[in-house]
Amino acid sequence: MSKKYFVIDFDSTFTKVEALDILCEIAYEGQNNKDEVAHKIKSITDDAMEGRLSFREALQSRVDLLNADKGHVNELIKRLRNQVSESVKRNKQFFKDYSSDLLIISSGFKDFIEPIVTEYGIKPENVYANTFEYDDQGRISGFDAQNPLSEHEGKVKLMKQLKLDGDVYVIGDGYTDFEIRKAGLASKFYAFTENIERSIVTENADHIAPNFEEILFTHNLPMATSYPKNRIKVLLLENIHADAKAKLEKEGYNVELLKGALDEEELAEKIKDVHILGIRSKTQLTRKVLENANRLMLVGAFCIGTNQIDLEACQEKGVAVFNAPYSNTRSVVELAIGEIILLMRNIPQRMREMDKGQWSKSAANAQEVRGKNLGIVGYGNIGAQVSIIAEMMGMNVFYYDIVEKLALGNATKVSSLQELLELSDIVTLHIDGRPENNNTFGAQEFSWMKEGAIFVNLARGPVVDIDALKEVLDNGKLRGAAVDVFPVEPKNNKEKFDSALNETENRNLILTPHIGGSTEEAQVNIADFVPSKMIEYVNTGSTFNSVNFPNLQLPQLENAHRLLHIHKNVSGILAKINNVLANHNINIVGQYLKTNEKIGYVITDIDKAYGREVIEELKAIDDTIKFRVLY
Ligand SMILES: NC(=O)c1ccc[n+]([C@@H]2O[C@H](COP(=O)([O-])OP(=O)(O)OC[C@H]3O[C@@H](n4cnc5c(N)ncnc54)[C@H](O)[C@@H]3O)[C@@H](O)[C@H]2O)c1
Ligand SMILES: O=C(O)[C@H](O)COP(=O)(O)O
Repeated sequence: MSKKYFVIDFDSTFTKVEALDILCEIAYEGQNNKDEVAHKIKSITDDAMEGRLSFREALQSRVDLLNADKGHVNELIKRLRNQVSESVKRNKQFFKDYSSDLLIISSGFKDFIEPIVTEYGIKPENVYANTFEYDDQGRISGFDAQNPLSEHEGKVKLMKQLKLDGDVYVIGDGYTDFEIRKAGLASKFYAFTENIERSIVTENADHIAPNFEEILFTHNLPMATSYPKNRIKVLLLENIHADAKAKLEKEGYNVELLKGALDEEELAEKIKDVHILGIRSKTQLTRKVLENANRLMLVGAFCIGTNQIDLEACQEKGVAVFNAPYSNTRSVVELAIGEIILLMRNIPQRMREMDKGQWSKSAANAQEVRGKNLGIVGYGNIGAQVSIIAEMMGMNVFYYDIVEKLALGNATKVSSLQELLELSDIVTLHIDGRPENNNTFGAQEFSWMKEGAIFVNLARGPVVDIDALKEVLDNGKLRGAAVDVFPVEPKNNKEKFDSALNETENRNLILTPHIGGSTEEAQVNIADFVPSKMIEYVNTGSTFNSVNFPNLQLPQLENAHRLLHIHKNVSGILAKINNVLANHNINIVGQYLKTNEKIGYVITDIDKAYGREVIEELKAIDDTIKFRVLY
């Protein structure tokens, strides 16, 4: 096998910055024309990097403008130490172990490059760069003009002189790096985009590398993380707040954000190469879709409800599901309270009349909420908050829940739905969307309600029989209603909304397009919360608060490799895992196991030394669903 050489650029590749820009900042510190000179230097650098200006001209102009001395260069070295690219820092061990295969070839200056790169194990004799010339006072007066790197196409000239015997891979952010490949002196050019992305460079690249792991991964070389994060593909649907995309991109993932939901067929196609899926309430994540989701690790519901997800099929596939159980609850509560007040005053009807120019000033049938009986069905996170606020407004609060829930404030628990409905002036629904809750409210339940009562549903559409609701609104049994959720909802804002409720004669009706949780605050909160759970699961395997996985909160991984084993909940798996490890004399430094009815989740932290065959044996254990290694 021929030897591999990696030729690495320095400015904006090994380090995050262009060193001469920083040198200028240092040399002009405190001077009025600092920004002007910095701007000039930066645009000269860009012109050279993008091939618009010959390198010699660019170098000469920048050195002339710099007006720097040795002291400034020393300060630059100090600052550059903190500006090494993140993925270079992470992979320091690789740079040390493979130092004889690595060359730094830069059109910058050895004076500051060598002290930085040698700290990462690069050999001084493998650093090729220009050198400054100084005058008697230590001021930079020029550069060594004999060095090919000071010339136009200098990197190509140098590479010709070096005559490297092996496969050469060039890694850089600039056009001058690509020139080596263009001249036929390298097998591949990697456009390194961790710090800057220049289209002229990426367009010409054989491979775009957002970090060093991407390069090491393609060469099957050891790297700092178990998988290049840029290869983790995230699909966010349903107009999830842009903060979520930003947060996941900051982590290094490759994120696609779509405005609407996708139907089953579209999603089944799209999901094939997706590792992480983010949805809201509209997307139906069915068993059929999951059949194609062979790379899927986790799903984030950027909302509370998870009834749109086949949680069992996810478990069977080893896909962890997370949601945002609290982030939008306050928004729903505020809307419920607001709607109750509006309906008690017949405001929806009055607004419709005003739109038509009709003035109906009257107190008839308009009431305060104070002193009225509020019946809350489902006393969970939302129901309980409604209870507190309603009580603060002077309402008498009653609630019914299928599980034992502590009454907050002076709220009264009642023991049946019928009892609750018979005594409430206003009924508000806050139950979850589990399948057994479909049609919880039908003709019978409406018949139990008081004459002239008000009904609010901000929970889930299928929970209410819409035709039965229309009937009691039309016949005047109910005085008004607010409905935010529907059994069938449009997939996006372009699709038409169609519901029997549009036909009701009762105009004291508020219909809203499932916006109970749609406030800026809620969406920003969710866009922070769910990506955090996603990142935590990817980085540590932690499933704390997952809605379908055994909940394990795991410590950060330090100096160990973590084996994450998801399996069907059958007996003996832990023993089998430990047998494999014992047979290979692998020391376990920590182990965690949790199961639920269907699956088991074993996390094993081990010493680093182990062979590929260990992984294969662990994967081959019967009833394994998914297995991954984390480091
Ligand atoms: N409209 C919106 O935009 C919007 C926003 C957020 C949440 N929601 C929906 O609101 C509902 C409540 O959310 P949450 O965060 O309070 O959920 P939660 O899980 O905290 O509370 C639900 C409560 O309902 C109870 N419950 C379930 N079935 C019941 C039944 N048949 N009868 C009586 N009680 C029953 C549960 O025991 C639980 O206490 C969910 O359906 C959620 O999807 C809608
Ligand atoms: O489950 C929820 O949180 C609500 O139904 C909100 O859903 P949405 O994110 O689709 O608005």
